[in-house]
Amino acid sequence: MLRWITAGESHGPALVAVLEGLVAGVEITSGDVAGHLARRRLGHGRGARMKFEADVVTFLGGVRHGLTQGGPVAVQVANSEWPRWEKVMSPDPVAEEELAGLARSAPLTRPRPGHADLPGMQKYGFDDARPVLERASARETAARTALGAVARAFLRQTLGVEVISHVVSIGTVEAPTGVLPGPRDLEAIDASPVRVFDADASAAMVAEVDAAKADGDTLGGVVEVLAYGLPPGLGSHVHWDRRLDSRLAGALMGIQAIKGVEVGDGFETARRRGSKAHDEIDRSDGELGVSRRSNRAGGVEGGITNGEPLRVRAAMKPISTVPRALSTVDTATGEAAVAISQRSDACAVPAAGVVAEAMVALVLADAVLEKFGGDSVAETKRNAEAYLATLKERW
Ligand SMILES: Cc1cc2nc3c(=O)[nH]c(=O)nc-3n(C[C@H](O)[C@H](O)[C@H](O)COP(=O)(O)O)c2cc1C
Ligand SMILES: C=C(O[C@@H]1CC(C(=O)O)=C[C@@H](OP(=O)(O)O)[C@H]1O)C(=O)O
Repeated sequence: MLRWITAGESHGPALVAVLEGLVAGVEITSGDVAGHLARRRLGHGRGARMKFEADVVTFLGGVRHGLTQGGPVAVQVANSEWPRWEKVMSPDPVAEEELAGLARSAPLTRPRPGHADLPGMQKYGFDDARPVLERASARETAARTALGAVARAFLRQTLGVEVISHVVSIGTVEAPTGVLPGPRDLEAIDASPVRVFDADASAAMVAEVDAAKADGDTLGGVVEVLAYGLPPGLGSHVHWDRRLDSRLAGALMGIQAIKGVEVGDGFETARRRGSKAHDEIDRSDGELGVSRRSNRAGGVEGGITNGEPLRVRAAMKPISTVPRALSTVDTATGEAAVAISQRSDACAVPAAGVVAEAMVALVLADAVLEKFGGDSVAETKRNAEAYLATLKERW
């Protein structure tokens, strides 16, 4: 079983993340992780922070000379701005006089509709939204992206699996559907300011983000994650929490601001008749003797991968720190007020795609270990190859 956990605040010294249960022998360097963190920082519509954030990566455990050792992998992602926050976010007590003059030390009492501010203050008994937003912040997704980089290295090195993503829509602007991008297209997708393969759609989305920003507004959208090279048989139909679709949905929903998940054609499938909703099975001259005429299911049936590319989508709501601030109540006075409006992204949909890739990679790595086991890359690979050979013989 693969387990992962993160800790750290948005303006604390660093984020840390631990991945437990991974095999030995996965080739990974801090440079590989830094590459994925750099992808996450990009995207038209991101705020000022992403321009100076360096996301400095340090492995603190589990990796030696570029190889995992079988123990928990611990990784730190530093917060570049820490020196400016050292007092306000100090883990040790700081004298009140020292905090008094600092801009960021005043309690935040005008909770933003849509952010975690108010429910977090109510739940934990805070008079200040600061401790809530510090942990609710999607800064935390840098830590998950770091672990995702390790998970995708494991997937590639054991099974040749590649996980990619692209932006499907921003606001009401949609990318053309039809041909799905493949692993080789990822570089071109990453080169688009909104992580869209189609140049016209990319330009239209950039214009949409600019227009929302000019209006003091924010945007959400939809991202799609695709995983290529998965064998049939990951996940299981036998119990709700072993279903791969259930695990993917939970992992994607666990990303800040994700409000909907679709597997395959998802909600569109509900509008179709059965004759147009499923993927008919055919004889094939490929590696396995059977294949599908379509992939509406997105590569999962009965909570089990069926050998087709995995296709999942996540819908992100618009950023809740809206510059033309929304109405709220000042929790200190009980009076009507306008919500906090601080430095923020106008649109972070492209970044959410990179985070979604990481979550999918982690869930898939867990499912691969569950199916094939092993304590080293070589052993997992050998087990997977034996299973695939049996499948080929039988099918
Ligand atoms: C990559 C990414 C960047 C985000 N950036 C911001 C931001 O700059 N400002 C903001 O208010 N919310 C931002 N969010 C969303 C909030 O973190 C999120 O809405 C908040 O934690 C409340 O959680 P919920 O939307 O899931 O209910 C971002 C989300 C993601 C995935
Ligand atoms: C720091 C990141 O995103 C942050 C997510 C975020 C939020 O409320 O979720 C609010 C902003 O924080 P700040 O006010 O410090 O700029 C974003 O920049 C990041 O993605 O690394």
